[in-house]
Parts: sequence; C-alpha cells; structure tokens
Amino acid sequence: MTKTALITGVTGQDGYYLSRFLLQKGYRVVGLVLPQRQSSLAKLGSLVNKLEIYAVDLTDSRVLSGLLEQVQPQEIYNLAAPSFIPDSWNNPLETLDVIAGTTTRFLMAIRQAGVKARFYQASSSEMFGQVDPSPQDENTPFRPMNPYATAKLHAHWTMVHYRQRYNLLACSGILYNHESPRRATQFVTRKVCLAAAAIKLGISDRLELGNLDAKRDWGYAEDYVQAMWRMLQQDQPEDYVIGTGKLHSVKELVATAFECVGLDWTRYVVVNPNLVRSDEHFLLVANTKKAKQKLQWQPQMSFENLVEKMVLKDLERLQNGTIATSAKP
Ligand SMILES: Nc1nc2c(ncn2[C@@H]2O[C@H](COP(=O)(O)OP(=O)(O)O[C@H]3O[C@H](CO)[C@@H](O)[C@H](O)[C@@H]3O)[C@@H](O)[C@H]2O)c(=O)[nH]1
Repeated sequence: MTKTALITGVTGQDGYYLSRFLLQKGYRVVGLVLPQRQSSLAKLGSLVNKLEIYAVDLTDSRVLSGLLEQVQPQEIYNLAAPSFIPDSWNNPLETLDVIAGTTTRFLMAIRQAGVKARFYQASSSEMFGQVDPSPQDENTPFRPMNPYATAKLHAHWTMVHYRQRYNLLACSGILYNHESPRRATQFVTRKVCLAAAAIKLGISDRLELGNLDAKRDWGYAEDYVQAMWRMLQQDQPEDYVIGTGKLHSVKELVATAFECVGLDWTRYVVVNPNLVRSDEHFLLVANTKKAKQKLQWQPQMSFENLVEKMVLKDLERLQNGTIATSAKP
C-alpha cells in the first residue's frame, strides 16, 4: 500500500530533501505552503511536479483537521518554522505563534480528524541553550536562551504532552545545525561558501562575519532527513538527538571554504561587531549514541566534504548566472 506523508515547510531545505527521499521510497508526498508564500514553490525546481501541494492557512486548526481528513496521511512531518535565530528577537510573538501555535494546532487537528498519523516535530539543539555539560543527549535539561529556542521548546513539550495524554505516535528530532547547498544565505555556512566562491570569481572582495571563534556541530541536511524518517518507523515514539558529535569553529569553516578555491581567507574576512551574538557562551554538540543504537543512524558526510560541496555548487551557480550576488549578513 502506498503511504502518504504530509510535510509542512516543504519549500525549505529540509522539506526538499525529505520530499525527495520519501518519493524515492514510493510515498505519496503532500506538501503544505502558506497561501502568501506560493512563490517559494519555485525553490523546489522539478520536484514540485511530483508533489501534491496545498496552499493552507496554518492558523486555523479546523482547516487543518479538514485537510487531514481529506489527505489521510500516515506520517506528518512538521518542519515549518522561521529558523534564523537573530530574527526571533525582532518578532518574538510571531515566532512563538508560528512555531508553537502551528504545532499545537496540528496536534489538535490530528485528534479532531481522528486520523492515525505518526507525527514528527522538528525540534532544535537551541532548546538546550545555556548547557553544561557538553555533549548533550536526550536527558540534558533545557535552558533556552532566545525567543526562537523558547518557542521550539514550547512546541516540543506540547508534542510530549499529546504523546503522553492521548497516546499519539509523536516524536521529536532534536537536530543540530544541518546544512547543504540549499541552505539560505543568511546562515553562516552558506554565507561563507557563497562568499568564497564570489571572491574567487572576482564578484566580491570582502566577507563580514560575527564571532569567528563560535563553534557549532554542523552536519549534512540530506543525512538528517533520513533520521526523521527512521524515527517515525519505530514502534515506540521517542525523541532523538541528531548531530555529528563534532565541533568546528567559524574560523575553521572559513579556512576550509577558502582553501577549496585556493585563497587565503585572512585577506578577505573582517569581523563586524554588529554580527557578534552577545548571548552565545555555550557549546552545542550532540551525543548521538541513542540514534546510533535505536535508529541505526549515523551521519555520512564529513564537515570538509560538506563545505566543499557547498562551495562548488555556489561556484557553479555564480558561473551559470542562477544567482548574481554575494551573501549578505
Ligand atoms: N548567521 C551568521 N552566523 C555567524 C556569523 N558570524 C558568526 N556566526 C556564528 O555562526 C554560528 C551559526 O549561526 P547560523 O548559521 O546563523 O545558525 P544557528 O544560529 O546556529 O541556528 C541554526 O541551527 C539551529 C540548530 O539546528 C537551528 O535550530 C536554527 O534554526 C538554525 O538552523 C553561530 O554561532 C553564529 O554566532 C555571521 O556573519 N552570520
């Protein structure tokens, strides 16, 4: 029997890779997009023709339950969220509503529609926040440090409550930073890789960054969407930490990207104090023992190969004119 998966945030980086992965597995894939964001469907390229797309207002749980009754999904992947953390300080209420409100409305809608769907919630390592110790695992307490992380934690706990109270097959993937050539340009990996490519081609001559000593656990988005799917194939719904377990600094990221194009990064990179985040004094790095044991999942792509893949793709895009400018802070 063909399984149906419903994905919110289908036009984002993870939505793209997850849709592609599920289509390869023979799923019928239904993607949701906000009515005012339908132009973002272009980001899916030719994949869009293989999906069933609905333009849906996610602020009304009755609309959602009607949709669930119509679509009858076996799996729901709730990926939709604003994801650039500095923005959440400018729009804390909107961030809370879009992340926590949408998740709650979906959980309510599953019950209202009476569908037997498994539910994946996109949680974030940012929920750990001011952590001690590192690395973090599924038992590490949460101390979120920004509105985005607080909203994600609200959504996470609501999902846990629905699982416990109503026996929903719901689980949460607590994902660390995951990147790809499809990452938006405001995130540091893509910003750096695009700038390295642009400088190599003479389109740009400078890259402004924040804290070069900041460290992150960076993995490859295509690896991570497979972990999402594996979580929903388990008999027992549980939460999983997903990352690489390896920390790299922004400086290492820059050096690796510029080395790919044969340039000395110190000639081009300047620190802009306005881009330094004052509230980042913690090391977020994953302990993925549980995912390895229970999901038989582990990341396949190395940091170096990921950076090279991203730089090469941006060189190609700049050369064939599919993007014209360098990254903006
Ligand atoms: N964006 C950006 N980050 C910079 C810069 N300079 C240094 N950084 C540092 O680079 C690190 C990564 O920043 P981002 O790429 O913006 O990602 P993030 O804030 O860690 O958040 C991402 O990962 C989370 C965990 O998975 C996600 O929850 C979140 O949505 C997002 O995808 C942070 O420590 C940030 O301070 C810069 O110029 N721009």
